Amino acid sequence: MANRTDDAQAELDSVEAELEMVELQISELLEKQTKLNSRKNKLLKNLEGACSSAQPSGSSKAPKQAPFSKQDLKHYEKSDFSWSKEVQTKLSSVFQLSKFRPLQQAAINLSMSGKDLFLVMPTGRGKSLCYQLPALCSKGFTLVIAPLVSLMEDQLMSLKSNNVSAVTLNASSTKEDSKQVLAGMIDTNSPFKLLYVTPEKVAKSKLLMSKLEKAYNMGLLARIAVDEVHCCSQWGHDFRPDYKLLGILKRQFPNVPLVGLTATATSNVLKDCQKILCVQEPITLTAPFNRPNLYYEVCFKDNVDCIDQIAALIRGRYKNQSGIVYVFSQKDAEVVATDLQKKDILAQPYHANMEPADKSLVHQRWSSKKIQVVVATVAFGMGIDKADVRFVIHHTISKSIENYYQESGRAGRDDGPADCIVFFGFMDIFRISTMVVMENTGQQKLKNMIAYCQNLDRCRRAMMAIHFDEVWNDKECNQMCDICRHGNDYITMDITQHARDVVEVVEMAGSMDEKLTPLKVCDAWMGKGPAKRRKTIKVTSLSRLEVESIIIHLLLHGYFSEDFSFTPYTTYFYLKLGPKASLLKNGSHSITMKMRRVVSPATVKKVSESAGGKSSAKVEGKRPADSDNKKSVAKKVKTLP
Ligand SMILES: Nc1ncnc2c1ncn2[C@H]1C[C@H](O)[C@@H](COP(=O)(O)OP(=O)(O)OP(=O)(O)O)O1
Repeated sequence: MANRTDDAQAELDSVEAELEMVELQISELLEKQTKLNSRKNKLLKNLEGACSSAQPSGSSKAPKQAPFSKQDLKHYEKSDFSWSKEVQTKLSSVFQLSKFRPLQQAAINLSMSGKDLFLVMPTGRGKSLCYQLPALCSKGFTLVIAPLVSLMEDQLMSLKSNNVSAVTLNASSTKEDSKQVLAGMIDTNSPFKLLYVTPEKVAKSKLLMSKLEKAYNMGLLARIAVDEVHCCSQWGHDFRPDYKLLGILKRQFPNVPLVGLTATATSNVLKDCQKILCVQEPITLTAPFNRPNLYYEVCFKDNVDCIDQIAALIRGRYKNQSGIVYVFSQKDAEVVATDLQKKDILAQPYHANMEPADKSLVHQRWSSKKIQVVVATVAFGMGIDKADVRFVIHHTISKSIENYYQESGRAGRDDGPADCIVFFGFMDIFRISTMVVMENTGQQKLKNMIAYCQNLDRCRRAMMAIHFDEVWNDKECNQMCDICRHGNDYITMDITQHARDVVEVVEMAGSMDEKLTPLKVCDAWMGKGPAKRRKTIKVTSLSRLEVESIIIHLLLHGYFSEDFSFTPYTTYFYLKLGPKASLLKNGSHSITMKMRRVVSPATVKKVSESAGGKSSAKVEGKRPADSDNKKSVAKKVKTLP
């Protein structure tokens, strides 16, 4: 007995020593990654510099601007500019705000100094103030380009509540309104300080352009703000063709400072926007993408119980708190809202196909807390500025990490704790995949989102950081994602033989001239489906969730790939062998993947209780305080993988 204990102790010591080594290697690798990323960013910046100086439109006579340094930033963060006093006074008297958030003051000072500027700041951090405040402290008016009329109306409403005079010109403006606005543009008394227009208006209205030209010559066009500037670029996540034509503004009015605002744009997207908008050497201010008050979590979606799980969360963890449930389609919005209503939750749908009046009614009811939840498609997004959104639940994954970041970013705009939860379901992957089939980079972006959800060992913020070209230290997460909070709940599994077996299923179907959807592959591998197929297949004993997870892993890593088939009514997704499938013929090739550990009922209880101890969204109180909620967390932990 003593001998066995000694052996176990020795083995434990050796495992611990090995673990220590591994941890050391990981920290060395992370350090190396940080250094390489920073070198990469420097090289990219140098390249960007080289590209822009090579552009024919770049003025060869203009002296090359030195890169914007930390020192420069410090200078622009000061409050000793000639306009600083007025800016500070209006911050409190008009906007009723006591202090600036990070980068706001620098952005305002740069803009007031006449510099062109790109401002990349997470959703809800206060980009609008960075052009609205300068507008109030300058002669004339600021032209604001915004992508949606509803977005403009929300902005106008909020400016009106602060007694700021702002107007809009869009397709639904009456003749009389348009006449007044056009006259106001060239009135030296400037009856309004902000003029909101759509990009279409700039592209199509000669009358508007001629008035802008007059205003420019009179020194009344103070500034141009391009909201959601990433819409200029096809590489951005929300390209809008009319944004492509906005280069006319800088070409016609070169001396007017331009500020482009976005929450999500990589350096390549910004480079593209710079070219499209004909801005010579903009200064880019990028606020860290991190929203420290948001807790990120992924739950595995069980189609049968998903609504129960969501309802349990809303009635328990988020009792009496406002939130959004994002869904895939207009039909889902209606169905999920009805299902939640049946569970006594005050929920209403919102999607693009509703009458404008109905949409604004839902928005208003939600803003005034008459309903608790909006069940929405992505149509409910831009311009939603409710401060106290405590949860954003994705009933279906987003089509990209950029989209997810933007949608989940509607939570916690008041800086209070809020939760962002995605329900990750196998079948949803293929619904979205067929939806983005026409987009150039659609499949790759979706795969990044799937990898974010499938991930079991990396901080969720680290996965996002890669997309925003940011160097990230996992410790900064502060246990504000499920991985950092409950980590190490997985085992590493050798799936080589499983991969060979499931690849054989698809291969065999192919040899019979049959195409299989992912669902059919699961069924066939688990021994369901036609008898002729069952006879030839090596049926797996893995659980449904393990089967799905392995198929996703093989798709993400190129052992399977997508095979789309189009009919006049729909697009089908089939699985075919991917470029790496042939590697499995090689006896020495192996594949491992991480699987969530199956835990005993006792552990389930422990975990569900400890999850309750660390609430994110609920400022005071425990997370799954009610029994409904305990069940949901326990369920999630039990689920594989
Ligand atoms: N300095 C500040 N202090 C406190 N609140 C602020 C400050 N600046 C802005 N806010 C508030 C005003 C709004 O309610 C909220 C979001 O501002 P807003 O300008 O709409 O965000 P945004 O434009 O960055 O988000 P989005 O990307 O969603 O459009 O933050």
